[in-house]
Amino acid sequence: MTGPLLVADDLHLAFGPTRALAGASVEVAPGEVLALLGPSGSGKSTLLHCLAGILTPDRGEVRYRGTRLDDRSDEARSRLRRNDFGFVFQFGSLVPELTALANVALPLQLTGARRRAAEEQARSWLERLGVADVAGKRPGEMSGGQGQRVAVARALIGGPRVVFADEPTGALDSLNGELVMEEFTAAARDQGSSVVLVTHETRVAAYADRSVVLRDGRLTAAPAWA
Ligand SMILES: Nc1ncnc2c1ncn2[C@@H]1O[C@H](COP(=O)(O)OP(=O)(O)OP(=O)(O)O)[C@@H](O)[C@H]1O
Repeated sequence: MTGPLLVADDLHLAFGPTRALAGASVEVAPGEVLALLGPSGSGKSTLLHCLAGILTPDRGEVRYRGTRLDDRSDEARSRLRRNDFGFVFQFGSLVPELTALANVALPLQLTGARRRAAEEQARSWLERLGVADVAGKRPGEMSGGQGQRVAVARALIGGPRVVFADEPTGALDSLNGELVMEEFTAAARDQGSSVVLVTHETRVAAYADRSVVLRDGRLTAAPAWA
């Protein structure tokens, strides 16, 4: 496709008296890794959630593949999240009761794949991310770095067009954070997924093709090093 895959156009969103977004606009190209940077409370997570159809802006439009996303029904947005999007969050991305293998297989099973086929693919994703040895473990039995890699495998297994990641390395030390980012961005690139990444760490943003900075709910000029 030509043109942006995902567009936020002049988004405004308030939580009571707090203006989280105040005219935020951004575009994401197909296959692009985009970092959203900015100080705490600047609206990064809120913008990410609007782009992913999790939150609805009070004003402005979100367009995905040329059509509006923000005015679709809850059910249509859930379907889109299941079929087209993958998610990696800092904490709690994995289902605690399920093994790593079952967690990674879950998105395929939710879209109708048989368990055996889903688990076969899940195993190869765990291998690719270097965590095949934790296939039978539950999230509480893994290290932070292992858990994040399993979460990345789960986000990518369905071949999403867009992966949304909110502070994906926030719980990791810097070496593990870099390993996860390397594997994450390489795997996303291999299958042509776009990645929208929220971070406040410049070393994480360095893995992105482009960085934008939010301040007080809107984008400011990119930093000189980006
Ligand atoms: N559910 C909510 N209810 C009330 N206020 C909220 C809610 N979510 C966000 N906010 C407020 O909106 C503003 C933007 O929050 P947001 O989480 O988007 O910022 P952020 O840049 O991601 O911050 P951080 O880096 O600290 O995660 C903040 O002032 C925050 O307190």
